[in-house]
Amino acid sequence: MIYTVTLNPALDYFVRVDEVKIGLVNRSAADRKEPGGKGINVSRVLKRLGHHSEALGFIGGFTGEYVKNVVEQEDIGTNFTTVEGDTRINIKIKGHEETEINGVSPVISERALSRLYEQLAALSPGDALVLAGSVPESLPLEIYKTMTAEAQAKGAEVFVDTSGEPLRQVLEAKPTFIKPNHHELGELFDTVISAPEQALPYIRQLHERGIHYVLVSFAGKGALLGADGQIFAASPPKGTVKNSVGAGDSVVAGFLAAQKEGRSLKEAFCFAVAAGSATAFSSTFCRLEEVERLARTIDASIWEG
Ligand SMILES: Nc1ncnc2c1ncn2[C@@H]1O[C@H](COP(=O)(O)OP(=O)(O)OP(=O)(O)O)[C@@H](O)[C@H]1O
Ligand SMILES: O=P(O)(O)OC[C@@]1(O)O[C@H](CO)[C@@H](O)[C@@H]1O
Repeated sequence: MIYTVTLNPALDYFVRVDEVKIGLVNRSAADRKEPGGKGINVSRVLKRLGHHSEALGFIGGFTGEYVKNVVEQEDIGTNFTTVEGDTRINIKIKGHEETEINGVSPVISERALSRLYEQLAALSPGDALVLAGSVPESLPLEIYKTMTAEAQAKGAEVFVDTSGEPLRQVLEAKPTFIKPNHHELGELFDTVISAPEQALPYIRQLHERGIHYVLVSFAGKGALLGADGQIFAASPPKGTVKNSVGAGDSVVAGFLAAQKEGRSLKEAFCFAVAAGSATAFSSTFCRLEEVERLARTIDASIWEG
């Protein structure tokens, strides 16, 4: 079974404002609401790719109810823990550029946290656990490290997509897979990485430190994958970007789905990049047929190893 954990879910509120005028009243041309948070997005994309998962994490208030209802209507398993306070609202403004304002998490109580650890204690070999997104302020920054160790002790594989200090800390537990984007990888090594070639020594280092799959995404410049002593590079397909929110989550879901289907490493990597691009090219998330179509156009070459 695949479990996704979203410690900090959101109601994503998308607004189209052709030109944002700071200090004035702006009126949106269109808007829409979606359940959000990285783990929840991974579950939603997995569903579109034909894989069932169960979404765990903390939700609260009317916004939390909305998130849970929509996810359940999509026939995705949920076992959320309810907290006091409202799940945050994250504002995604689509104008000439994309601007995001992510809200503040409700406080997570000791009791709610214990319930999540009880869920991890029930994992078993063959399970995959996805830990994705930011860590609420009321929780310790090393929480992903602790959760990874708990899950591994039960024989589960752990896939992590986070940034900053939680990413730095979780590396000590050697999760199976990480997917920083190039900004996040740069932040980790206190440097700036803007081109794929610059990421090679850092991917090598992480892989040698025991992270089996290190997938670094470069938005429109594609992605690199360090795995099995090799580094693969893939250029993304060309297309018109409609919405990049969730593109990274689609890469994680795509890689996991392809792995579960027993595809080769190279195929899984191309499928993951295709899922990211298919999401970027659509107004919501990717569809399986489009991912398969794009995956056939992507070639992953070996840069090292
Ligand atoms: N302009 C683009 N053209 C083609 N593919 C794209 C483009 N932007 C993103 N993608 C696809 O999405 C993947 C992930 O993008 P990105 O590196 O922006 O991830 P991210 O920063 O984690 O995304 P997000 O946080 O917005 O979900 C890329 O590897 C690529 O496959
Ligand atoms: O604030 P975090 O947890 O880092 O990111 C949350 C978020 O921006 O990530 C998803 C897209 O990847 C959105 O659905 C959500 O709003």
